[in-house]
Amino acid sequence: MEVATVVEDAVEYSFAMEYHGPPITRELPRAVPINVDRIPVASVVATPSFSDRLSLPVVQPISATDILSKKPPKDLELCSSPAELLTVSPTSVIAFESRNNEVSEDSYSKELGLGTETTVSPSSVSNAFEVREPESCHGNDVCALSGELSSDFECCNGDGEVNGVKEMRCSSISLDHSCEFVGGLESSGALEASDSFEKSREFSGSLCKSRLSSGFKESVDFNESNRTDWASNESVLSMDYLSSRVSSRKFGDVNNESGCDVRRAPVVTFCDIESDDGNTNEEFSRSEPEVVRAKKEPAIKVRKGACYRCLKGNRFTEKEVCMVCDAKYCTNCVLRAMGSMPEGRKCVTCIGYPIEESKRDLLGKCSRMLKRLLNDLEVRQIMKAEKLCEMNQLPPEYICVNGRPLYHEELIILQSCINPPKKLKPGNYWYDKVSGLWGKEGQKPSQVISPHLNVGGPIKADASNGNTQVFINGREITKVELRMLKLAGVQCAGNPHFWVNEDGSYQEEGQKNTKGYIWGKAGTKLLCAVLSLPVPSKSSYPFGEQVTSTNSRTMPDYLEQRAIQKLLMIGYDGSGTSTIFKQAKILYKDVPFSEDEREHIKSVIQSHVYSYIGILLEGRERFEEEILNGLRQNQSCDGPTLAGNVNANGEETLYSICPRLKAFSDWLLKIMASGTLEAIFPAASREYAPIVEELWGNAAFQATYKRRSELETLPSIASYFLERAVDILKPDYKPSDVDILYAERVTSSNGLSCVEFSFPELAYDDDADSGDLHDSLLRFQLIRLQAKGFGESCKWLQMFEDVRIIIFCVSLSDYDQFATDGDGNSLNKMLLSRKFFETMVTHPTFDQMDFLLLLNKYDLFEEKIERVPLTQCDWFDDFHPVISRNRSNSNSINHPTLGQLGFHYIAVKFKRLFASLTGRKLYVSQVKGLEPTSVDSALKYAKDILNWDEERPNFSLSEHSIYSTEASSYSQ
Ligand SMILES: Nc1nc2c(ncn2[C@@H]2O[C@H](COP(=O)(O)OP(=O)(O)OP(=O)(O)O)[C@@H](O)[C@H]2O)c(=O)[nH]1
Ligand SMILES: [Ca+2]
Repeated sequence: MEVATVVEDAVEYSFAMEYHGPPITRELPRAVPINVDRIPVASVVATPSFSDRLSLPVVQPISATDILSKKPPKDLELCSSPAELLTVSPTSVIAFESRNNEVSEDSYSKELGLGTETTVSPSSVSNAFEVREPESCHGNDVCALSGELSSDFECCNGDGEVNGVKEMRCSSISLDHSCEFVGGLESSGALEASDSFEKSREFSGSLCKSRLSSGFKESVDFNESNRTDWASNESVLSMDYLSSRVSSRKFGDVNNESGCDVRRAPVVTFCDIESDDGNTNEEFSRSEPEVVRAKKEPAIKVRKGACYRCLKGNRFTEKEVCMVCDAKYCTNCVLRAMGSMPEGRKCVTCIGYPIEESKRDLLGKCSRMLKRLLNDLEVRQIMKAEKLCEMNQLPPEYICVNGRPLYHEELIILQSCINPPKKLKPGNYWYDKVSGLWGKEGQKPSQVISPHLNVGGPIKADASNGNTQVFINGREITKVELRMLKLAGVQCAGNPHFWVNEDGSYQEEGQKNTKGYIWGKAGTKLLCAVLSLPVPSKSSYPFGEQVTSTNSRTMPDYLEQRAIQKLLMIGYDGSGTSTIFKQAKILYKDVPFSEDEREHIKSVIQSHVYSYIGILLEGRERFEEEILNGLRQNQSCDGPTLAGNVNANGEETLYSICPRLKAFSDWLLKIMASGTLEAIFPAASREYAPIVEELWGNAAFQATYKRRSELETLPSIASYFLERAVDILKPDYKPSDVDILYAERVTSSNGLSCVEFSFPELAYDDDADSGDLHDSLLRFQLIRLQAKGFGESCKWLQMFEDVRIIIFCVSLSDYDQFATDGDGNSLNKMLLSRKFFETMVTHPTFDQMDFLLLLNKYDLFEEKIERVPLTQCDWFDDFHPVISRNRSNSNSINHPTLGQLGFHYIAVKFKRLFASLTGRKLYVSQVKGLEPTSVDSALKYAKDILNWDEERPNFSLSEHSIYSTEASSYSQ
């Protein structure tokens, strides 16, 4: 039957759209039949004379005659008392059941039988339901209910029967509140949805389109937020356009599976917004409906290119776009049309609506127009709000994992894990929880995400639509994966079933032994890159740390539940990033370094000590040479007799050593020159420990050590270890935290390291306000990336687009230091740092991101600036401090030290540079990397910047200005 015939005498009806969202896995509300005769009926009110602009929903009251004329079904029971009419049982639900797909009008009317304990007032029903003609109704049983304001039972046909009601849009059904009607309906009737969700699932906006189909019950938690739909007539209307197309094919499928539970089956596929891969699903074509989620239309239609408000302009006029309805506004109108933008760039009427998915990538990316119109703080506040406000978050049910739409908690787990799926978009995905492999349904894996996340359903064998008869963790793999396995040397004969762990170790199913590591071979990663297959991310922890939902549940606020906050720390080589990183581990981790790490670090430290000794021995040779040269000259002046043979009279210089030590020295220097030091030590440590002891006690060595400041290649930290060289080189040496902190090159081999932490609660602080508690719940991930990592390409940086703040380290003491750049030129290290800073600050990935500049090694700087003028560095040539005469006066505010002045001067230099590049404000702090408290406060400052950024949206725009002065410890 055509739907059009269903609603024959409808006066002012409209049709709901079919539901095309992901399958609903919960009970759907049962519609409780209505005792028509007992329905209190409001009198018809004259159409209120609201102007068109006033967006208030108008309800057509049900008149008794209307109802009666629609011949209520005979099996509707009657209610006996008016009181009952206002009572709504908590179990009252709306049920639509059909025993088979051939739903007759009769069967529906029967099933709409009255529940005994439930009564529903007509007005609530009329508000809640309106059957609209689905734009694309296929099949006679497809009709839709939408919770629109409408007149009475237009879903009833002439016989008063509801026809083939299969689709219901819950979004705008406000059930647990009596609806406030404009038409003067006195009704307070409400239809309550039972809260039978295991997890209360709140639907909002268009998200809660639930699909009702055969044998399929759902109950929906209707909450307050749904009522926003009522607030605006415009919105309600526009919601209607959130339509979708469903191919008849799918309906055929569903209908043919009569009586089968389709809860867990993927009902929809999502249009691939990115539609990146051209090879999409060629072989893979499940008979699934294609869904196109239509968008909220702009309130008005305008000439192409014109501004939606003033109607002026052409397509060349610069315009800002509404993230929801795509309305475009010119410079003059945008602020009026969008107001204070509490949810980012949306027309005022679109606030509270989900964004158009295709615009998700634009979230938080500010346009030039806004940058011109608003000040920096306002822009950042709006962009933050746009990115973080709840309404703009990805709706969990748009993400289907292994055939099941996600719950809110699951999406959070997914997004906040160590290796979340990149650029997650609505769609159907498969996820292999054991290995962490992740891909689009029907396609090869695209990523390795954190394993063991409790999201989605169990993986299906055909998840990636493989046809190789080779299985990994229960999934039949794709051809390209099989090719990779074969090239990686994995035996694939005999259609094996592999069990692959997150570390890439694999076993054949049923066997105990690990057969090898898939990613272990040198060429495999390259191979994967060539085949565009994912490899485990370097940042992944060996044991994929899982963010459990229990964890996130302790944090009430949505924003806190979100992701862990990522702090990316970068800096030019030698700036101290690894020191600060280690300091953070020591500060915030109960076990900063594992036994294995310590064992590894021990050998690194030991080989360092040998290299320091080597540098000293080299120095000793130099000093000895110098003295001998001096002697030679003296002697040549005295007379020719002794020339050429300095030791002829057996004279020894202060720097001479005995032949045995000399032999060791020669050998060590040779090893160092060949660059194999690390390979030989510390294995040789035991053997050479005694000779080192002897060396340390040697007068010539000690004399050299006294002159160590003359040895450029000896790092200043060397003395810390050399003083204890004898102990350190013993086999049973165990590096302490401080040893590790001071040791160079112990953090990571690949240039990337990360640590997850939160700031510990202050136990002693009794009256700690909730702010402190709040802070201790925030989780951070400090990621340190070595400057070398940028060498080859900045492509890496795209991995970090979700970091919240960039911590850029500069060593203050670099101003008189030189290093060779890529072209072999010797350049001032401060200038090299500046160049790197400029590159990072202007990198597109970090656009709009906060930068915190840590001016490190303040201790060295304070000392150095007294000896070496800051003007040694060209960039600082206008540093002319006015120094207080009374330098001994320790009142640092009135009489700043040269160090303080220098620091402040450099901070301002960087701030100006930053402002000239970005137009924004740079945060700066000084730090002493070797001092725990100093690093602690620097990192807390980073946290404060983030907190402060998050809180800003709570203040109106005008209030921001007061913060701007507090924003930085050192404003210009
Ligand atoms: N005196 C002093 N030395 C520091 C400070 N911070 C770091 N250092 C030393 O500076 C040297 C370089 O620091 P690293 O932490 O290795 O810095 P990095 O070069 O950015 O990091 P990697 O190259 O990855 O090791 C090390 O010897 C540190 O001990 C500081 O605040 N004061
Ligand atoms: Ca270093």
